[in-house]
Amino acid sequence: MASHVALFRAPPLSSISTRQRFHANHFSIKGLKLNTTSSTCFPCSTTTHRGGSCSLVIACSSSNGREPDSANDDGVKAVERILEEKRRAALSAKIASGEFTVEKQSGLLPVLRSLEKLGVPNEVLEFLFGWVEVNPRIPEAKGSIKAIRSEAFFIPLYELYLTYGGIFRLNFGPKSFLIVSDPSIAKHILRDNSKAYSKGILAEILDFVMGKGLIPADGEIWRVRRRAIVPALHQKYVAAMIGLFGQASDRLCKKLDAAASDGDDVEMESLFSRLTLDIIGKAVFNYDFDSLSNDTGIVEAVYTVLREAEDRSVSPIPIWEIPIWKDISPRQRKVNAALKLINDTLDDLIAICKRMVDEEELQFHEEYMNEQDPSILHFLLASGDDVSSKQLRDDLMTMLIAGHETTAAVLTWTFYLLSKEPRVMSKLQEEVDSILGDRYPTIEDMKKLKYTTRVINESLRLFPQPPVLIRRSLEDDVLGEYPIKRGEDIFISVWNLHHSPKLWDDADKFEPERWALDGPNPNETNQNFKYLPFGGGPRKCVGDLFASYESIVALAMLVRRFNFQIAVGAPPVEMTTGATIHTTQGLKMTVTHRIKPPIVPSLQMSTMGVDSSMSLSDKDEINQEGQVYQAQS
Ligand code: HEM
Repeated sequence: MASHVALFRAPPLSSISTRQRFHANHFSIKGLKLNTTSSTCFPCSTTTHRGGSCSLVIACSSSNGREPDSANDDGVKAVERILEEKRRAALSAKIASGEFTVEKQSGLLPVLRSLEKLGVPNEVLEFLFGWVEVNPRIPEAKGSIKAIRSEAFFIPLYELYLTYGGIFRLNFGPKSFLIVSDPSIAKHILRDNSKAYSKGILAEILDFVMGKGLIPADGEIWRVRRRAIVPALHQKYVAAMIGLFGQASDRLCKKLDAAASDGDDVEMESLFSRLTLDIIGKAVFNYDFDSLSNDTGIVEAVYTVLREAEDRSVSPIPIWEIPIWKDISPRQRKVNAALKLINDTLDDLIAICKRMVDEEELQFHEEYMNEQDPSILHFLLASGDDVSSKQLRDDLMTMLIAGHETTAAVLTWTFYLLSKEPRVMSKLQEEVDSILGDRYPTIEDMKKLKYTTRVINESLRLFPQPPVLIRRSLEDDVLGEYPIKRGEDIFISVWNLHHSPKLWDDADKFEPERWALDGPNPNETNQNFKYLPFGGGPRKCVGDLFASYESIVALAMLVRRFNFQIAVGAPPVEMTTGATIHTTQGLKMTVTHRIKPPIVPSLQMSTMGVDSSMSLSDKDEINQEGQVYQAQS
């Protein structure tokens, strides 16, 4: 049976307030022993303007989820910032000096090393002296399972990382995990020795929904499916998708148009979730969920299953595995009914697509694409992919989930960050106005929207989706200087890598300018695994380009038409997480129309094999060159 621990739940941004931290030299996070002056904050940042320049001040709200009180004025913030910087510097120095991370080594070590050199096998040495004696020990932190249940997970991991370093062991009663926050060890696990690692706990948790789909699959099944699916996301397909992204984003603009005109606030997180569901449904299996206007049936079923997957990933006891529970629990019955509805729908779509392919005069080639139905499913069937219906369903379901919540989370946190940094928003709008004007984005624009791309790059650094990658060792290995055994559960904390003060200047600051505009697009290779927005190695995301373009198109199309601000009286924006980082209470924003930007010369619109029902906003007109002239509000 799977070992289930709360994998991902993160505390609200506020759960450990800056002020609390400065007042507590030794505190414990609900059972986790933390013997440190702990004051690291997270990007629940506020912007202040001093002397005409903008600076980002990291400020967490208080632990009850309310905004900091009035005493939290600029002066206090400045003092807190200085204290924070001092503490970080002192702690970094201690960590760098090895005070926290160096473990006592066995006095027998020199003897054992000599025996090793003489060729005495490791198993014999282990037998004689015991594993622990032979090798340097990984630093350890201890905690209680309650801490993981009630606390969010990746934030305490960050605190522990500052104390224990790039690799440490976290023990919860009998359960033990290795937490990796070191780029070279991450590279070793994800790329250099990836064959020695499986998806472990993740595969067990996701089995009910993804089966042997690409994300949880391991070994031969994964190899075969990856080889079949990757070619489906070829360049021509992604270029066609730009049109789909534009049209779906336009539907969202329509909603925002109405809200802006009526003066209604909008909850952006759920709107982004619907936008990306509509896009991924069309892109993967040519199904229009139309979730921006429709909330029942299949849409509700998808959300029921998604929530269940997330809840299972944070539940300490797998009660759903108790046989009788499955049948009597109303919740489990609802989940099963939802799964059945989605599976039946997918089966129907597969059958429809098979008929289309049969009727087609098919000439399959490398960049094959059916103009009416450019979906991944159509490609897979047309390629003659020899696959069972169950496997095909698992793959479609995997891509539906992988490509939906991730991009929605990226957009949500990007708009949150932008709302805190008007300087970045202005620069972004300036670029979008000058490159796009009022027309739909094309594939050519993706290269030109450089600052827009950097905004997404930086948002993915501050809010990586997912914040933790999960692996299990399939054989003994050596991580850094530490030998590890087969069967170790490992969390690679992308959050820690992306927030590490050792790896980044002003790590918590939202600064798209840290990525040179004319430099290469940052990725795990050119950043040497300190930046892992889409993972790395053979299991890297297959949808990275798709998702990047999707985010760029949606961002550009929204900011060129509207201004966004956190709504007055909105609940504080705090983090919680399932597979991705969610807000606890949504991202409530006030949307206002922008003054019409200048019209620039148009480019040809890319061809779109997409549903004509995806119309432009009612008030818009489209000319023959693909320009959309927005009605003045
Ligand atoms: C901004 C949006 C996205 C982010 C941040 C993201 C991130 C990731 C990451 C970090 C991984 C690696 C997981 C690991 O190593 O354990 C991954 C894998 C994967 N992603 Fe994405 N993803 C995004 C969008 C998409 C989209 C749109 C699709 C589908 C069209 C997709 C399909 C997949 C699949 C199938 C895998 C598994 C690949 C394998 O194991 O071979 N993702 N994604």
